[in-house]
Amino acid sequence: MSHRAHVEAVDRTLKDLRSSANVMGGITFVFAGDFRQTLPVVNRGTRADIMKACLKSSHLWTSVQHLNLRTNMRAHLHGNTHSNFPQQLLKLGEGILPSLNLGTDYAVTLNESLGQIVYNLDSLIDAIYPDIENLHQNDFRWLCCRAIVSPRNETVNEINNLIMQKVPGEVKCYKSIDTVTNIEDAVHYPQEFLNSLNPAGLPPHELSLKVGTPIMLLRNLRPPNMCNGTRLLIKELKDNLIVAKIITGPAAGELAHIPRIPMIPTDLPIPFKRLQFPVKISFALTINKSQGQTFKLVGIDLRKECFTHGQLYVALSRVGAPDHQYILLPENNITSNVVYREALQ
Ligand SMILES: Nc1ncnc2c1ncn2[C@@H]1O[C@H](COP(=O)(O)OP(=O)(O)OP(=O)(O)O)[C@@H](O)[C@H]1O
Repeated sequence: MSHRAHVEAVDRTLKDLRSSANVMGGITFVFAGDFRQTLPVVNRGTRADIMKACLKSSHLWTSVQHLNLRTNMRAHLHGNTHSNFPQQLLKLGEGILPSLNLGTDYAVTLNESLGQIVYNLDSLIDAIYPDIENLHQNDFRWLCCRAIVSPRNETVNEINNLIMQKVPGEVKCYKSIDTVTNIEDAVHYPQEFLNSLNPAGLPPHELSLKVGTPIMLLRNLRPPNMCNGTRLLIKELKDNLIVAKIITGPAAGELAHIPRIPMIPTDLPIPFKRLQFPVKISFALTINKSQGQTFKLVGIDLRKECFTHGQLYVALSRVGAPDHQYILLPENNITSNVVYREALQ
């Protein structure tokens, strides 16, 4: 979801361009969104910070007329024989799905009406990526319609590494060049220290890839075809270039060339620059990255629980039917469903 500052910037720009004091310069502006989904990300932000970044906290919100969409098209397109599924999802998103009284508002018990429950990671991987040893025999469409999602980057990396080991083929390792942005800091931060940093949203210092595996872009390279979040399938690994087939978005099926680029992390106190391919392996991705995507088969790893508003709702609503999603849960089937009620009022 967009930060309210972005929308306010568009408002000011349109007022300037049209020399008008009216909201959005007098133009009808259509927003599409669902406040049950994850809200803008605020690094190390509190609940109040997140709510402040939300469009609902903007002065523009009072000028917005609300129209409600009533059909879950993802479920509808699926033939939706499980008519209860869309209603269950809405209840979960609003935090009114019956939950056990465990002393917290957030505990919820998941059952087969929302997905097939599994209790170990191997079963989850086998359900989503069966016969992964023969991955190369599959068409790119086989890969683009499935994914494993999880709330945290560390779990996503663990799953990606596990699946990578099972895929046949030679590993090519690309090492990044890390430098401090201010040369005077060079004495304080040795090269090895910079290499050891692994901030979210940045590729690792040692990026290990194999031909035939799916990757995700971490930066906008050539919108609208190659954006942050676009998934691609590696075709060739050259020394200074990755050749890959785009598998999601408007240019699915096209070949793309990815160069190394300099990237500066925004949420670290140490200003440094990493020269690396802006990609990471994407058998698994975070729930936040999966928002907006539609899959035919999804695995949801909830060994580490959801920690912010809307994550569980987004994870469980990527497919159109519960028999197309597998949920990895602790044995009591209880997990956390964080809902900020103030975002829904
Ligand atoms: N009117 C429609 N007719 C046919 N298919 C539709 C229609 N609206 C949406 N879809 C399909 O439903 C799926 C979900 O649509 P879309 O991604 O636009 O929804 P969304 O609200 O952005 O989803 P989310 O925010 O949950 O990711 C897509 O596969 C899309 O092609």
